[in-house]
Amino acid sequence: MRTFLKSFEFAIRGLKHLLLKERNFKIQFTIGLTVLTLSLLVGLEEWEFLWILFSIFFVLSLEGINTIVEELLDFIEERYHKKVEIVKDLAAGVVLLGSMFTVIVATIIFGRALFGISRITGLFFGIILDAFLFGLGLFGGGKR
Ligand SMILES: Nc1ncnc2c1ncn2[C@@H]1O[C@H](COP(=O)(O)OP(=O)(O)OP(=O)(O)O)[C@@H](O)[C@H]1O
Repeated sequence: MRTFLKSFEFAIRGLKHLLLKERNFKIQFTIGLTVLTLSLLVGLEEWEFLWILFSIFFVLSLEGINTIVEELLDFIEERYHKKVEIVKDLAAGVVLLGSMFTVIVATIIFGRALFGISRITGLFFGIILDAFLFGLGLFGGGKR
């Protein structure tokens, strides 16, 4: 029977794969580390720091799940398939949704800590930034 420690070793192997081989995960991990460092430097309140920490792990977990979906689908069907396209797009959409949430959390919290703006103004800027992200997705794609 596999010991608990052995399962832990497999999990670490999975994390190493994400960190070394997955471009999007690496980018998000780097952004997460930068935000974490900034959080420590600007002296957030405890609950603010916890929300930032949650957001970082949330997006990284979603990106990890997105990678699992992509790997599975590439294994099952290498060729173009409409269903694969839909499922991969759905998984990517979920990551985008999580990222949009994180952007709002970040503008509310860092807006106050760095620029002294109110939470409602931070929320407003977060929504603007999200709309911008959304627009990038809408106009950046086009036909493949
Ligand atoms: N086999 C396929 N059939 C149909 N559409 C696909 C297929 N593979 C990829 N796509 C389309 O291409 C998009 C990007 O897929 P891809 O697997 O390259 O993901 P990615 O986000 O670019 O990740 P990575 O950079 O890790 O490869 C998908 O969202 C989907 O729309």
